Amino acid sequence: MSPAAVDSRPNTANEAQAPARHLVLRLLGLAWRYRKKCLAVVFLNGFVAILGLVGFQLTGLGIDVLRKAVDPAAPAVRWPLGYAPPESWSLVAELSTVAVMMALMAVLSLAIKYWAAIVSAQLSQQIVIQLRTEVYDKLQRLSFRYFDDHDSSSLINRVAGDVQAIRQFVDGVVIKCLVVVITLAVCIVYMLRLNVGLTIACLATTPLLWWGAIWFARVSREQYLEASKLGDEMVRVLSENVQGIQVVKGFAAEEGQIERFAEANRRIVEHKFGIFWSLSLYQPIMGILTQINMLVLIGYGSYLTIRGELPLGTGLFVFANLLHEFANQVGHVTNIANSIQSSLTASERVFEILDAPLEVDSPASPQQPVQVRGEYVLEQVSFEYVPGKPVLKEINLRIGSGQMVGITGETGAGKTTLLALLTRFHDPTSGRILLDGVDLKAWDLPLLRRQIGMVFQESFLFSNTVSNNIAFGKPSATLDEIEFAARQAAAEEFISAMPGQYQNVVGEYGTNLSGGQKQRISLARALILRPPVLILDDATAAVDSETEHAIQQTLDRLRGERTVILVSSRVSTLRHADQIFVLNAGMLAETGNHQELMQKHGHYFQMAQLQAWEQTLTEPEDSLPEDREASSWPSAQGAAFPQTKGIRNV
Ligand SMILES: Nc1ncnc2c1ncn2[C@@H]1O[C@H](COP(=O)(O)OP(=O)(O)OP(=O)(O)O)[C@@H](O)[C@H]1O
Repeated sequence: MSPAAVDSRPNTANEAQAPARHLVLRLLGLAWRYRKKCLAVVFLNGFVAILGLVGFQLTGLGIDVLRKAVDPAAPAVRWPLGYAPPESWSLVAELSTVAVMMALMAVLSLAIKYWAAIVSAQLSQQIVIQLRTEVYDKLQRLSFRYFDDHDSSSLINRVAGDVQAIRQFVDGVVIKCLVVVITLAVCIVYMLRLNVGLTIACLATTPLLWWGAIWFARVSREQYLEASKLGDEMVRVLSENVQGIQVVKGFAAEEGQIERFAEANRRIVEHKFGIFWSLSLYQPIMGILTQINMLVLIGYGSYLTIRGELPLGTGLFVFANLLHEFANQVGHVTNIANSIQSSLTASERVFEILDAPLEVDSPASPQQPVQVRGEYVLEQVSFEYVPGKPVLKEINLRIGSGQMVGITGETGAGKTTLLALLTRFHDPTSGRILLDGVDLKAWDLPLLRRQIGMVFQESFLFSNTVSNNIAFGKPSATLDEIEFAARQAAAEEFISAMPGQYQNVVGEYGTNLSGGQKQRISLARALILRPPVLILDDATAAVDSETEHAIQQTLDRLRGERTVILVSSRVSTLRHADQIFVLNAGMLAETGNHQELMQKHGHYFQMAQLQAWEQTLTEPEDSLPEDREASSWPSAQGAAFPQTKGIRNV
């Protein structure tokens, strides 16, 4: 299989293109939010354009003054607004006056350009920051299912890159369009004032210029959409490789991965070249059309000047400059068309996030239990990730307030999924879950989550100090509280041995810590919240038995005070639980405490047997677990619960 084939993942987000008109209207709505600054930028740029035209006029005036001095038979100089200097003025005085006016215009134009650039930069930053915050805010509230369906690289690209492209719609399309329209209007009015016939003759090719811009816009839209997808793909390959560097190196797969990245890069370059090709074809064609206008001017304009119908400086020269400016502005249309396409593509991807329904959200009028005790009741709970493929089937169970319960079962039985429902990361497909008598769907979502301390299967830490990681859910925590939580999580010893202790900075994703150390910091992060419910998804899988024992003692102390729900495959952890729920293929197969389940001789019994047998192979006789009496050589089905765990977060 080629690397490209391996990488190709459908991106459902971009499958259906939103109608362009709808997107344009939404983008205009966005621009409207910043109307004051937009208008300021348009006004300032328009003013600069007008000053430019006045500059042409003054240069033309200088030419006419000079021409009259050289050739007294030449037509009279047309001073602006009829303000001719006194007859007594010398040629030098007249030319100096014109030069001073030109210099003043240039300085004024420079100052306004500077002002326009500042306002424009402020506007761009404001749009990007606000839009990025909105998208990020929405991403924080979207459900896990949304993240399951979308590449993380694509989402990162949208927040980082596409938001910039949308900003371009405001400053590169709306503002630029208005500036172009104003400048073109001023040019046309000026040209018409100079000579109507010459104006019509010179602008005859303009409809072709517009048609070209529309053609380019159509062709390039598809290309930009594809370019964004390829960009996502490249970022995905890169981020997977950075995150999975251990696997890559461990399997000596560097060569293959370099090739994979090069392939993703090559596809982008090839595609961008296609866009560049359209653009390169379009721009020279437009250039030729504007050159035709100049040819008309030189032919017909010179004829009019020779006949004395058009002054040389304030007529032909100004006209040539106006025409040049006109062509310049029409040239901007290509860039505008280009910006429209890239911002339409980007907006489609960003609006897709902003419009995504919140699958899991707080109700309009949330209910709150009288007292949070941590009692869960599950009634006929079923759940499907993929419609028609149930992962949990009609689960009925009750977890009493202050109980310590264990959830176990073979890998893929649905344990993590069950925890995800208890924390309302997902809603059940059918049935309901009550916490302290209130349906989880009726709880205010942030309030619900604040009742639960979670230790995930995968211990994710932030690149920050140990103390900030522990205090993540309670930034106001004191150092005493942080140290106490660390002690409870059996993490104090190794933290104290670190160079900076609690101020030691954890590497990205906790790379400079062992798996067991990360788990203990994650546990401290949950314990510091002192939540009524503590949920641990295989939180002791990576610690040695001594540390497990210390953590177990902490959990035992919490019994009665807090509800503790722990997923584990270790009998040594589960045996202390008040109740153990055994899942099998998404169904609740067994319920009871350790002794009761051992007597049932079912799934749990087999798991205990297998683990006891494994221990006999690794430990001396006198250190065997208490329920050694239950262990004998495993039965044929004894390997029902392998202890290996998939590393995946909910
Ligand atoms: N996001 C998801 N989308 C689709 N299927 C999923 C998703 N997450 C889990 N599953 C599937 O749901 C089933 C239950 O997974 P779950 O993670 O709950 O099992 P588990 O009992 O916790 O397994 P393990 O002990 O290996 O962690 C598995 O078949 C898994 O492939």
